[in-house]
Amino acid sequence: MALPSFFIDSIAGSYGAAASSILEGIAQAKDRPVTFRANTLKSSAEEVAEALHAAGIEFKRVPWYADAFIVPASFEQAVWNLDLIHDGKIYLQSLSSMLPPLALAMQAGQDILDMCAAPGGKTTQIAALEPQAHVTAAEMHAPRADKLEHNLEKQGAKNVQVMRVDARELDEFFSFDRILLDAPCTGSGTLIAGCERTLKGFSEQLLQKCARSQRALLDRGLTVLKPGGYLLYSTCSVLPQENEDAVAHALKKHRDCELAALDKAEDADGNLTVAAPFAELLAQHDIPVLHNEIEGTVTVAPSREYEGFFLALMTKKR
Ligand SMILES: C[S@@+](CC[C@H](N)C(=O)[O-])C[C@H]1O[C@@H](n2cnc3c(N)ncnc32)[C@H](O)[C@@H]1O
Repeated sequence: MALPSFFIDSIAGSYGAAASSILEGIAQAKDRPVTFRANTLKSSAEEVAEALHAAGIEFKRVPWYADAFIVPASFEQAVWNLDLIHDGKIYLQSLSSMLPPLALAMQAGQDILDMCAAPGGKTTQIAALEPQAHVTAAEMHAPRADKLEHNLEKQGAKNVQVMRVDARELDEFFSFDRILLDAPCTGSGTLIAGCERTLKGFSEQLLQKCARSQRALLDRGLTVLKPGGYLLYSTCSVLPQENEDAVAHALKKHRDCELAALDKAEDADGNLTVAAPFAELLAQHDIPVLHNEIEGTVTVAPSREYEGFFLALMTKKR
């Protein structure tokens, strides 16, 4: 099954010559390695490394995240056979999808909302990164909320409360210091050339449906953000209609909110920004970032190791 023409046209229009690197990444994705995170609530990166050695599984560490591991695809079954996975000591997660919780700049004691949480990859990562925060995880689809609860239990994430709600209708009475909006999307960043499963349902109609939902979720997210708080918007898509366009639309409506650049460690006065650790991570490591229409937001190009992904950080003025 070929990539649909609306996708090819959209990326050619947005990225120009760099669109070819997206197509190359989609072709290379069939050899993508297995990646996972040591769950520090139940284990440690050292324990995981020892277990991999003992099982004869080859691995690499991820230079920008001490808890993350990369294993060649040929060892996938061996990873599934590990006790570590059944004991909730590791969580299989793409490298790109480990980025949003790292960009959220959380602190102990904060109220954190994960608006679209199931199956819980990022919620459990948030819980592991900041066990002293109060996390609310919203999910509107019941079977997926069940899966989320199961994963939270398995991963030992005790500081998370699940809300079975449509996050577009969250009561305006709520307010949060940090919000992760990992929005439902077309998944264009996860396409794999020749893999029908990833192309199934990928259509212009789906894009329009996702774009509507993303705008409504962003609108409510920025509404329930505390003044001085930060919202991280992410998708596993490289289509600007789901990414930069959604951010621009939200900021046009929410004049009390503004973009916080993910690639700037210092503000105009030379003070460290809240995104400083993430900006340093981006500057120091070889993550395949594409230039996009809004400076300070990040589009990760699909590649052999990375899924295509988008991240934007916004803040509400005090
Ligand atoms: C991209 S997935 C989230 C993946 C998750 N953040 C993770 O890292 O495991 C989007 C999720 O949002 C849920 N969802 C979609 N629309 C929603 C809404 N309006 N309110 C709450 N959840 C929603 C979907 O059911 C799906 O589970």
